[in-house]
Amino acid sequence: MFEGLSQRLSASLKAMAGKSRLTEDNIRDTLREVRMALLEADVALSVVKEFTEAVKQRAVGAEVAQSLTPGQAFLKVVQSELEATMGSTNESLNLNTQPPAVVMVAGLQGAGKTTSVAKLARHLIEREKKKVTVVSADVYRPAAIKQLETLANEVGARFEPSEEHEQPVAIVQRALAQAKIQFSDVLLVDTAGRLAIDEAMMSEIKALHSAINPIETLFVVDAMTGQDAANTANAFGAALPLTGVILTKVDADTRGGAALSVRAITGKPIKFLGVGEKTEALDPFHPDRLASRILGMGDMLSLIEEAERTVDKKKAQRLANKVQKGGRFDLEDFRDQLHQMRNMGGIGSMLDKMPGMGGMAQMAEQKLDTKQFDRMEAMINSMTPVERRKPDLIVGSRKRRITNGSGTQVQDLNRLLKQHKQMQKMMKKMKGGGMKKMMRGLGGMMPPGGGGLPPGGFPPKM
Ligand SMILES: Nc1nc2c(ncn2[C@@H]2O[C@H](COP(=O)(O)OP(=O)(O)OP(=O)(O)O)[C@@H](O)[C@H]2O)c(=O)[nH]1
Repeated sequence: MFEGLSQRLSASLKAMAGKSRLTEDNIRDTLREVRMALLEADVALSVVKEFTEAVKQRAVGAEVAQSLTPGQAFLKVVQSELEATMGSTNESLNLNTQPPAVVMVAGLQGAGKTTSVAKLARHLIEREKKKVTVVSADVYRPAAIKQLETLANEVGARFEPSEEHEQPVAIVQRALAQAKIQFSDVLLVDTAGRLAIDEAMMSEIKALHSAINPIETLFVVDAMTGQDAANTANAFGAALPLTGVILTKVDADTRGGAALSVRAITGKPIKFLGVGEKTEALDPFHPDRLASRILGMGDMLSLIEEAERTVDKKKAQRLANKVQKGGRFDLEDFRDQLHQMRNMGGIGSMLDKMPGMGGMAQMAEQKLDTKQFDRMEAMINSMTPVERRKPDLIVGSRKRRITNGSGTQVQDLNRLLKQHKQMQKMMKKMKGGGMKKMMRGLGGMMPPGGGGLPPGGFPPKM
């Protein structure tokens, strides 16, 4: 995420690190670099100008606290201005109304509306324990209705059916009435997209808006469109009272121009980031954390929150205690670790949030065939509980037929067992207090061994 911008900015700020004082001259040189980095990242010119002016004003003559070097002081100013440009605080969904709270999404074709509705539903169901109904008013593309139905089933939301011959306004009114009868807390409304903003689309969406009076009207926009994202949001905002923005495909955006331009140009807060195609890939937008990430300082808070949300603490504690007492790290434990890592979004997503590791994330994703984790889990599943606890009992043929997302195949257990042995050895070596602290602190989300790749790489090639 935003590696291009992050690398350029970090490089320009490094030049400041060795300076003994913040002077107009050295600030001007660094700011020129920062300005170039932002323009290259496709941040809107007006935003770049405002940003660099604000940094300059604050940095020139800034009192440098004794605990900071001038470079650090300057970085602090840049960080806080980046935060301010993106909106300073996290703005969550406002559902503060008589249920069902209606949330409508709008946007251009292919922006990611349907996927975002499913992601939002999952977010509300899993994290906020809400009862959610979803409906599609996209009568022009029947496949979109089907797509929403499939996703609704996947995330456990109630799906309100709609037909292509119906009027969009009639659909949403019926959905609202049904959501009330079913005691849904939230009704999420997916709308039709168009290739470009046109009259017909705007008047339909305005009619929908007044028919159901949503408490949240979210504009869904593709981050890859850079500063254009802010311009389209502005155009929609002129016709509809938008309450916020969902920026999608941020996982594929190396530049960051949209994230940095939307708030400043539209005045609307970005509320969520879409960070992948799957329904769990939705992050609440925290300007402070993103600023820290853009500056290569990681986002440990999100990582810890993610761990707290997804990691089974009891299991992690049990494993920590077991290892501490010199117990064997068996294949059941190994499977739990694989599982937890997957829940955390995989190694790439974890590295991306660690200070200084952002650049490694993509490389790790490319180098590691993440499907190997699935294969390893399927291989462990193919064993009996006794074999999982005492793999030495597996004698004779070690070839197993396994079935996972990629179909059925025969796999040899040897590589996996060898890898497991290496991990066991490492756990034994690390059974001191450090290990226990790490397992507790990180909730056991890392591969045993503190996240360092074990000899031979992790996961092994299967
Ligand atoms: N990588 C990535 N892909 C995404 C994200 N959000 C959506 N997509 C993909 O973008 C494509 C379009 O998403 P949809 O949800 O169908 O878009 P839509 O806005 O509903 O499209 P229309 O109904 O045609 O207007 C799909 O292939 C999604 O998987 C995201 O955050 N990251």
